[in-house]
Amino acid sequence: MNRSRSKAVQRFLELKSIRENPPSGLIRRLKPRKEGERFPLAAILTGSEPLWIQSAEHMVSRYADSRKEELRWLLLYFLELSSQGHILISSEDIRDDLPLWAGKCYARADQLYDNLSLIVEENPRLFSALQEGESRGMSEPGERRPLLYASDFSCFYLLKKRRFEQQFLELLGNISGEEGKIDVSPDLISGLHRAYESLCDSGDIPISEDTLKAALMVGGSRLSIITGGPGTGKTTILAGLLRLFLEASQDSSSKLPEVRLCAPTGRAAKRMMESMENLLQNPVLQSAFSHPAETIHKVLGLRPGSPALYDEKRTLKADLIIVDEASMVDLNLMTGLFRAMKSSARIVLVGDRDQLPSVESGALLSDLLFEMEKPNHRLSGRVLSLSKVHRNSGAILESSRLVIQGDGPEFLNFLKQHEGLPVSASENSGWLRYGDLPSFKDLLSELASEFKASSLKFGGAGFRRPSREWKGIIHEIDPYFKLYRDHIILSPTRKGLFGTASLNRGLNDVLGGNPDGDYHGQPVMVTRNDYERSLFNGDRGVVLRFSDGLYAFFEDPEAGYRCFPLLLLEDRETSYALTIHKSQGSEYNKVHILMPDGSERLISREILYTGITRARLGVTLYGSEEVLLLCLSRGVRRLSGIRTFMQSS
Ligand SMILES: Nc1ncnc2c1ncn2[C@@H]1O[C@H](COP(=O)(O)OP(=O)(O)OP(=O)(O)O)[C@@H](O)[C@H]1O
Repeated sequence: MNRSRSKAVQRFLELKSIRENPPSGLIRRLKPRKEGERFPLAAILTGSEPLWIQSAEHMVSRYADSRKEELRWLLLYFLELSSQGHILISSEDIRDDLPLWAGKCYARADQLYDNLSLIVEENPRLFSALQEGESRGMSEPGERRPLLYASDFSCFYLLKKRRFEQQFLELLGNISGEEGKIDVSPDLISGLHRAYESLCDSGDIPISEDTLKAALMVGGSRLSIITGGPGTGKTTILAGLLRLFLEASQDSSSKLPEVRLCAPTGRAAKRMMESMENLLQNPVLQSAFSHPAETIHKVLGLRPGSPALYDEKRTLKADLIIVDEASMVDLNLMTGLFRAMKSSARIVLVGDRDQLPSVESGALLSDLLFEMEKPNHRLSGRVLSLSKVHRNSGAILESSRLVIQGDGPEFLNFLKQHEGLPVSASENSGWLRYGDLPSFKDLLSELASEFKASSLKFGGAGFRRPSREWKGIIHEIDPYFKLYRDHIILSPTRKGLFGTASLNRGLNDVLGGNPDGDYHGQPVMVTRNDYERSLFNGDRGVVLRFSDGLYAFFEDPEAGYRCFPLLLLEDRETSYALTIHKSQGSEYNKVHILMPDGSERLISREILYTGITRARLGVTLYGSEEVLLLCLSRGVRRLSGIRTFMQSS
């Protein structure tokens, strides 16, 4: 299909937010102009990305032997599921979903599942049976088999994902099996207890019995997990854990273990550093950290288009690797990290399985915990679960629990008690306000009233050299940052009328007077890691006007702020509104969450749970009852072979 036509159709559907439920007759109105256009046009209405539609077309033209139309729809469906992070696709699981998904746009959708075995059998170049020699078949070069069908598991894999899963399971076997056990020396145990007692006495950093438990657990195993709900102090506990571990190691050996801190995003890595501030002031303990906290990509030396710098042949020097926000680490990256660990190194995964999984493949943390938390599992001692919530309380905490339990009717009852209510007077106990989504115009003016940057006093416009001169007006810069820490707008999606792109454009128009221009007081977010300037994807800053132009300011733990001429920052966007994915790991005082109609495919309990639990003081939730009920009925499921492996190993 003509590219601009495809774009125009897509844009129309996004603006109308109707991709999930196209009105009847729309497909007929979108008449194909020439032969062969029907599939791409109809496929757009399933909400599929143009890239997946093209890939399905491509696979059919290259590998199909028969049943081409059915195969197109089946492949598009597999690509869709795969893009949603599934590693394997079980034929059992697709029985109900496949006809439902394709039924909107493909007249013979109900026959797709019934014909599955025929479609597979008649297209041997595309599918093949793994059980006929899995390793032999998979390693044959140049074989034309992008999809594998494992009849023993009754499931489909994309070949690439299957390879990663196999490698990961092998590495996991090494780390978590007999070889992964570490005999803890009595010296280390007594050292940990001694360090704990002296730290309790000093009152230097928050420390509890959990910190000691965590340090003992890490001492005794190559793989351990620290988990707990949002705001239970998972990141905060790390400083205490490391302090105990390093002080005890210092007692029992002359050499301090080398520690590497990392996270899937630059922003999460930065937060780890901030929570270590106190620890890093100790010059002796500081020497254990040869690097600051970094992204996993940076630790592995991954650059686009090149292999990792570190792998099984060239391992990392680190003795202890700590990964924060581990629920967001995808299969490929975790495999890379496990592969680059030296044989004596320990790894600690820190994260919450109920928050959002990786954007890419798998839900590793959730899969590992599912098995390891079973009381009799041989690895059950390698998990520490934190339960006391420090971030929020009251209605926020209560509602988040109802969300993750998936109890729709109970959650709606709870919301009805709060419908249209003004903010409760007792702000410190955590409030929740609920209402239907208003019109876009009304919503914009309501949201705009929360962001009154223009009313803040700013004396910097008289300065010519902001890089030197801003320190004199730091008390005038602080309120801008406080404003954007106080309020955030969250949506599950970038797209659509109530997606973040459209909201940010709308707020730019209302608050800055121009949907596309930059202006004083505008919040911005970095959208790509910039190692040279030490700015990371997800870092938020504020644009301020000086006499020679606009500058973007970012917080800096040491200097207070850093600033750059705005023109030099290419990869950035306005950030009144963020996707819930981008907000994971951050906290704000007040959160506005929009759950628009038409976002059905993107919503889940985890999305709403992650959004609500970003708030410290209050949440305003907009959405229809139907969308919220649907949201609570769906959990992010990532199908993979990992749980099966863990059960049998
Ligand atoms: N032991 C503690 N005592 C008091 N406050 C704490 C304690 N631990 C954490 N906090 C505070 O609670 C808030 C959340 O802590 P932290 O970010 O470590 O939680 P988290 O479990 O990592 O959250 P998330 O899952 O959202 O990343 C922070 O403001 C932190 O300062």
